[in-house]
Amino acid sequence: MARTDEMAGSDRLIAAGKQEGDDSHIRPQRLEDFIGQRQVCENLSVFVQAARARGEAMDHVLLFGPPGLGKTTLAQIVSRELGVGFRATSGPMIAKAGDLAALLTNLERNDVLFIDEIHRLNPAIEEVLYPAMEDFQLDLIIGDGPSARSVRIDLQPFTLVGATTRSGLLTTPLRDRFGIPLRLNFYEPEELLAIVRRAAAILDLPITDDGALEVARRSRGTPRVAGRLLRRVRDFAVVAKRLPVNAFIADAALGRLEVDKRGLDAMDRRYLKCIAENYGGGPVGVDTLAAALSEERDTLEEVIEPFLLQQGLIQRTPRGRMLTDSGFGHLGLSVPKAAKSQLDLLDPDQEGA
Ligand SMILES: Nc1ncnc2c1ncn2[C@@H]1O[C@H](COP(=O)(O)OP(=O)(O)OP(=O)(O)O)[C@@H](O)[C@H]1O
Ligand SMILES: [Mg+2]
Repeated sequence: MARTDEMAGSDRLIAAGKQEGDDSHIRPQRLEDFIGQRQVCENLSVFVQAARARGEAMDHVLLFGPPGLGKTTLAQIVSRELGVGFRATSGPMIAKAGDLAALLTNLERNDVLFIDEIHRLNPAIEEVLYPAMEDFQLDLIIGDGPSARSVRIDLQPFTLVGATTRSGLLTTPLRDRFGIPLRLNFYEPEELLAIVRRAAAILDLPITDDGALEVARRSRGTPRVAGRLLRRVRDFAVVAKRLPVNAFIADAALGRLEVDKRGLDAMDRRYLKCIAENYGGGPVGVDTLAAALSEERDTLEEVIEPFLLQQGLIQRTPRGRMLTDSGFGHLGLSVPKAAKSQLDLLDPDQEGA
């Protein structure tokens, strides 16, 4: 893959995007192989069993959370556990109501229809989706002008699984039609350790416990990143003829990839530095930051910020983003006086904007 711009949010090594490689063979296939997200998996398991027992379609599921945490994987697992067919599409791919109608009318009884990036569905198409989700019926207008007529088509019952990185962008009527909303969270280091071990076994890569832990700790809480870092570490280890991979070789490889001890990459640090150095620690609005970093606002909000927030390195306030004390600490900077008084003024109840 050509890397023209390592820094670009969509193309950086750690980007939780999906450009690289086919990792279909390391995707867990069953609920029992899916590591972490315990609560989500336990709930899903109950709903799957209940639906199977009734012989009915399972209620619609909305999966939301940052990229690379396993939304697509879980959607596939759900259809496999239900023992039904799986069809996948994504919000931006459905351009016309007719596209959606074609998808829906081709579903077999109780199938899973997966719509990725469902927050990017066109509003006119959402309207068509509502009755389909609620009553398994399609209302279509055929023709136009005086000869236009509306037809109603009965559909097979189906389960819609929607995935989004931005549940806040879904319209309320759409969100309300999902009976099973499930939030995916960043993974704990022990869970990532298990994921790294599993992936190494599938890749036939010898790795020591401390080697696997080093990769896990630096994976930004994200299984997709864990898989990607593991493959890069493998490249270094194989070329250097240093197998099994231990903590030393993993650390050396990850250092060369500019992934720091906490799993932050060059782009994360550029983001933090920009707030620290150009805006005295903030607050600074996200649009200003996006312009200063030449990044899309969406990339900042969907890919970069969630992990930094979860790590407590930044805070979102009504007046913009601010670096926290640990944010300054991570950059090896001391907290400037002005920033300190800003942080002290912060009313935690006001956060969120
Ligand atoms: N719980 C898990 N255990 C093991 N591997 C996992 C787990 N979750 C995800 N993975 C792996 O991480 C990778 C990314 O998962 P997936 O494509 O499902 O993420 P996603 O949430 O759909 O991301 P996006 O929002 O970018 O579409 C896959 O290769 C998958 O094998
Ligand atoms: Mg996905």
